[in-house]
Amino acid sequence: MDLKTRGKNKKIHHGVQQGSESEVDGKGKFAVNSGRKRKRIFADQHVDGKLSYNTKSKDLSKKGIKQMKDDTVKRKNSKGPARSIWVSGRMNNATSKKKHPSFDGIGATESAKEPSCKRSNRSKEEGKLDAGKYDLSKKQSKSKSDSSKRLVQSQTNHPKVPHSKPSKKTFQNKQSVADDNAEVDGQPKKKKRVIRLDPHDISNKRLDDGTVSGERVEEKKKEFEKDAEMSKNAQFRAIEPSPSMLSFVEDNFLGRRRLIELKRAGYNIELSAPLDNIPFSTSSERERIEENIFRNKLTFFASAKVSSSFPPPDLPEIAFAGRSNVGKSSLLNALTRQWGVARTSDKPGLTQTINFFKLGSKVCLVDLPGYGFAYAKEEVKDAWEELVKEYVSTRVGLKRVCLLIDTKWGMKPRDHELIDLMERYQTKYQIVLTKTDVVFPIDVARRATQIEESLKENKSIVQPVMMVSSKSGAGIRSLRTVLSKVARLVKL
Ligand SMILES: Nc1nc2c(ncn2[C@@H]2O[C@H](COP(=O)(O)OP(=O)(O)OP(=O)(O)O)[C@@H](O)[C@H]2O)c(=O)[nH]1
Ligand SMILES: [Mg+2]
Repeated sequence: MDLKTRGKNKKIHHGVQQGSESEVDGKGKFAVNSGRKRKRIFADQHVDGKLSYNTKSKDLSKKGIKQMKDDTVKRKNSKGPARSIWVSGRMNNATSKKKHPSFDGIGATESAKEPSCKRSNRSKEEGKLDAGKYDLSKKQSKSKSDSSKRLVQSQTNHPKVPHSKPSKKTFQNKQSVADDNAEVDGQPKKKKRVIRLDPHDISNKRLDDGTVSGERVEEKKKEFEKDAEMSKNAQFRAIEPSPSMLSFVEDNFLGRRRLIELKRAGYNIELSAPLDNIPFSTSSERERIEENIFRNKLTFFASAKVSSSFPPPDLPEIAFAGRSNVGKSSLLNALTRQWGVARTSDKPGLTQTINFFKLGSKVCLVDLPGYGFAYAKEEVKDAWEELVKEYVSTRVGLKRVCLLIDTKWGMKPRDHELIDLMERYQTKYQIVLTKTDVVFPIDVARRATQIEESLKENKSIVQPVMMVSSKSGAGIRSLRTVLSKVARLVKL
């Protein structure tokens, strides 16, 4: 119970206030407490100066107790519902706060004007106090209704979204109550809360409608793109590879594999590119490269930034083209098992010139700069692309272009551009899927089927699509076989 408030009330006028307290609590022992507090209060008032209630305090307190008893009896007789302590406490609090000024006006101020009040005046003053009491009870009831309003307000003030849109009238009521609140509590009006309640604020609507916001348009665009991408994925998953393709993938251990599976199959997983080996070998060492031509030493002998720097075409050339970071340089190393000769990096755009490597004295392997995404300036990338295009369209000794495609991402527009160019200049090219170790075996087969299908009308393409992984060594052997045939059959 709000004892603080009680004290305040008594400070103003003990008799009336006791009545109001008894109305709230309705307990006899309450009078004792009020008596104790009253003494302290009178002392305060005396210090304030101008009140001399000490002489009549006993009478007034008696009157107050009597009044309280009467009220208690009345309450017992009345069948009204008992008010909850919390509610009455709040109401009492509100009452006390609101009653202060009016009460001062009637009781304290009047008394101050007449500091030497006599017994004859007492009745007059008591009459005034009664009038004050009547006034108080009237204001009290008003205050109670204010408090109950505030209770409702406090419930409605929660930042919950209302179920139905509140009418303008309701809003105004709420606003007035809020204003009332601000006045009663003597605190500055909280404007933010009022703004939140404003049903005419269209900021939320704007988000919901999607008509005004530019962000919404962007969101929709992204959703649309996502849908298109999803349908691409769905199309990809719908591809059914041929049984021969599936068996090739399985036989060569293409696609993502568990090391335990490879170990069981007889591969030495301690080696780099362990699948570039003969399965079920009794030796823990790697078998020799089966194609003689790839046993030769790989030596870098020229690099060119412009076509005028190209070395003379003395040897048949096999070039490796493709987007940046697709694994061109890594494939050169894996084919020859000479890791580190062609420099590799996980940062796209490492190879920035056309690099020529001799493989013995029979063939030349050419590492081309990548196109597409790379950490380089646009004009630099354009220059590389032009150089690559010039090389594949004009180079005399070029016998085969291995066009490398990342198995996970498939063909991109720049790949198609290069294909169109090679088709135009009748340059022989073969698609090589790289990084097969990062996708599932079924997806390797799907990607190969998809590309074969899309390019089956092309004239300069050499089938089949090759599938490799420089990391695991899967499919490397098959690619060696194909490329050594190219080297053997060439006539310069
Ligand atoms: N998992 C996996 N990673 C690979 C494979 N081949 C290459 N990589 C990695 O891919 C990254 C790029 O390889 P590079 O050989 O430098 O690629 P590139 O096509 O020569 O790149 P640019 O010279 O920038 O055009 C490196 O981090 C390689 O380790 C592969 O078969 N499997
Ligand atoms: Mg490279």
